[in-house]
Amino acid sequence: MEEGSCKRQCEPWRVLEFYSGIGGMRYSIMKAGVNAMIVEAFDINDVANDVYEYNFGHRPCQGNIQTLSAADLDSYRAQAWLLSPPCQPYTRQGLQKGSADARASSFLKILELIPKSSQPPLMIFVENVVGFETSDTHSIMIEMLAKAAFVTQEFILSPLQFGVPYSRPRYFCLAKRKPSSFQCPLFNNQLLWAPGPLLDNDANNMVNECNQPQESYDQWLPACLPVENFLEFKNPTNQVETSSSLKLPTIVSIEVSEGDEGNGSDFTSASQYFVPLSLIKRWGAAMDIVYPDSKRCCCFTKSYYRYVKGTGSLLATVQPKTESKASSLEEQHLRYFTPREVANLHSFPKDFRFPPQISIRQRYALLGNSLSVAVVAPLLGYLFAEPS
Ligand SMILES: C[S@@+](CC[C@H](N)C(=O)[O-])C[C@H]1O[C@@H](n2cnc3c(N)ncnc32)[C@H](O)[C@@H]1O
Repeated sequence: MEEGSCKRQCEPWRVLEFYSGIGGMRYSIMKAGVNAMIVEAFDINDVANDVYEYNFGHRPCQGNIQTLSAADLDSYRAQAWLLSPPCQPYTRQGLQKGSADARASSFLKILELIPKSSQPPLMIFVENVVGFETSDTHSIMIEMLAKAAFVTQEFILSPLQFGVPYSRPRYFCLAKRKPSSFQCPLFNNQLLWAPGPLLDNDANNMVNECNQPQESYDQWLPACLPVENFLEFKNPTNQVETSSSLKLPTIVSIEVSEGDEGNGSDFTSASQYFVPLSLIKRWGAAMDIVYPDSKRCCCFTKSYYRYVKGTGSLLATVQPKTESKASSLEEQHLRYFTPREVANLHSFPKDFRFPPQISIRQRYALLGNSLSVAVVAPLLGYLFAEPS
């Protein structure tokens, strides 16, 4: 019998979650419906660990992943490793130092443990930013995985390809140790740009579609839900306004009433989400503004709310008759998406909560580091599936 096949039928897969943050990987494996248990999670950030513990009732192992030994990992008898290492060494905004960046070292150290382990994993899943696939860390990873008898399939996918109006393309590596194999071995050792093999289609028809880098995601937009579906508070003045008849938005209708704090809302005061006029005047031209009926918003980074330029979209709470600059930004009463709304766009479940002591900035920072469950769940479903 193939190694692991009885485990799959009789017991849940034993999974380690490295760089666990607020648990995006854990939510994704739950959403995928994989029969799996997270036997341990690891993260150095105590604020992230507070959030993780609050939601899952288990505090991740707090410390530097770099200090883990092969014997430590063997003790968990895990069959799968899920890893979302720091992305700063590979981001376009960063210095792109790759493996020369100290923040890359813990990931390389973990990979080095694979051949030293007496029980290496059968499956590995890695998430990172676009740019990782051309880094030297990527070359080292692929070489190490090949040496350890893993076959890989790689993807660059965005939530826009899964009906979510959210542009967040990310790199993913799925690896299975031989003799385990993928459901569509046709895509072994390839980088794919479309979710073809994750869908229940004939693989041969998907080859061309998947192998082409996406020049634009526009073709996916018609199938996306509008941004409105992800808002915790619908716009008070969502009706069309002309600038001459423009009223102030009814701010009171997006305030939480007393006692609503526990319902998952992150609103403590509506006013803190409106973008100050001084910022609109200074940075208005550089802001990405979306409307409730928009089918796309920009990636929320960990600096959202601290900076307005390039950190994520802002929502117009007063929708102009035409979406032209004729209606000035000031009249559109721009507000930030709330942390709950960012979590919705990350497809986190409704019962996900932040502990009350976590500040708004910390919430955005943690969410900005996290991932799209809508994308990762089908990838994990595909990774854990056995070929029929
Ligand atoms: C890209 S985020 C991953 C977030 C996670 N996937 C989620 O859903 O929230 C990287 C995480 O790795 C943690 N981290 C970075 N370097 C680490 C290290 N050397 N040891 C342990 N954790 C580390 C950070 O605290 C951060 O939470």
